[in-house]
Amino acid sequence: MYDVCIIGAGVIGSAIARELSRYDLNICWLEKSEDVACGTTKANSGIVHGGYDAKHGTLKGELSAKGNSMFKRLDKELSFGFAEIGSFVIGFDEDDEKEIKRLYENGLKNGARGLEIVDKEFISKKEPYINKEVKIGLYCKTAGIISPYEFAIALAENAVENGVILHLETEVVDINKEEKGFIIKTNRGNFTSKYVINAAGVHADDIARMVGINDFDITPRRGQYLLFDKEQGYLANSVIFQTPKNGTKGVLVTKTYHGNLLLGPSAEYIDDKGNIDTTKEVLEEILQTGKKSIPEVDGRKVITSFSGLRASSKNGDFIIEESEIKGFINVAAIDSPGLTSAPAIAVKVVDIVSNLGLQLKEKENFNPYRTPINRTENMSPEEINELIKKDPRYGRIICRCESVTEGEIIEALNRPIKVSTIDGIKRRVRATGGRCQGGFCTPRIIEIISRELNIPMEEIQKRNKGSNILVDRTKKAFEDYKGDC
Ligand SMILES: O=P(O)(O)OC[C@H](O)CO
Repeated sequence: MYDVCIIGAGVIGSAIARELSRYDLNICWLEKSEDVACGTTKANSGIVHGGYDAKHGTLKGELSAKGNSMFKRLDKELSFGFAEIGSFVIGFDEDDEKEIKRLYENGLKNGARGLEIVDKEFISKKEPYINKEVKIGLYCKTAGIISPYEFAIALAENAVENGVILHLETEVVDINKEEKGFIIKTNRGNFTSKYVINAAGVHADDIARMVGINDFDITPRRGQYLLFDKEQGYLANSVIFQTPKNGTKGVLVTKTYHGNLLLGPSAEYIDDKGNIDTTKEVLEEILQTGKKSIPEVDGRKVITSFSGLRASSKNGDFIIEESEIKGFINVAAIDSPGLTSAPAIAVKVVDIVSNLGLQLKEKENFNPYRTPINRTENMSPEEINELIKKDPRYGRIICRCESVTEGEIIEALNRPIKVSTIDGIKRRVRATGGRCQGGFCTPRIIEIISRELNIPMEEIQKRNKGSNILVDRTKKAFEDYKGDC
């Protein structure tokens, strides 16, 4: 029997797995997708918020401010990449000014650091392309940006290296509460565990219902985004929000960790937990709203659009508690600022299981550090030469847009969490994530995956089962064709 079973390998499950991996415990971790970070985590703003926005007295208020303060240390340990670029909430009129002052006071109560109310000159100096009509702003020096899935992958890899047993493509179908723990039934057999931590994102209510908990519902709140070419990245030096209205922080304009420009998200309540469509009307609205912050944003420079689903609940706050079923802990309704709060949520969950009686003995050999993949893009020519001398595959560029070599792709295939999809490679080394969105490098990547993992090319998937790009050899299909041409 396992001590703990974590359900869900998004950023929240990953942070919890990593935090629990400090202790001498048997932990199993179940994820229905083919990789970690495949739900909400892979499609959001990637912002480490300052912690001023969520209402004081809520879990969101407390944990976002705490989470923010943990990122520098985490990045030192896990090398996922965090840039403390600061954020602005900008205001155009008196109503905005009132709201900005309220946010400032709220932030101080939450314990947010680096807050300052600033004038137009201050904003324009930091953000030369800001709308000239801006009057006032709330500046938060400690806000920053990360790549959300690279953060989750780093946490997850470190958890696995420290002994957590991750089962991908393992979908929980039912859970039985027994006297000594739980039987968790999956498509790959049963798991037994003393404690269950439900971190299943938009499906957390479905998982909770399996043990008879019906007191919360998760309603997906879709956020659509526009991602721009890196050539537009110069337009924003920090994360730029407009003054929040209607219960959403609204459309932000930011540089991403890798230097693209990002606009979004929308905030649309929808019924279908699988609906990550983008729509022309909403994307147009996002573009126009973004232009109110930075008028020079050029809609012709969009390289892709995408959407993600926030796991929202009616009461508006995170649900992090032991449920009425002893030993079953819900970590649910983690919408924004969930990414920021993830490290602090994980610490809180460890406290909960400890208070419930789980013995936490620190492991002597816990290793908080993770070796990142060699990224030639960040190396000097001398360093790249050294690497090529050791392994010439680092001299062969596969993805020209993001400058990714064959050596890096091979490394991505040989990490503590094994992946074999094209998107799995993208989330680890960025190949296919650039200007051409994989138009040129996808065939080369398919060849590399096929050769390295000994999988026929037709079986290589883009993201999950059924998303294979190749179906047959063109010439062979032609030869096999018996009809008239
Ligand atoms: O609309 P919100 O308040 O959920 O905010 C979304 C943020 O941009 C996420 O970082």
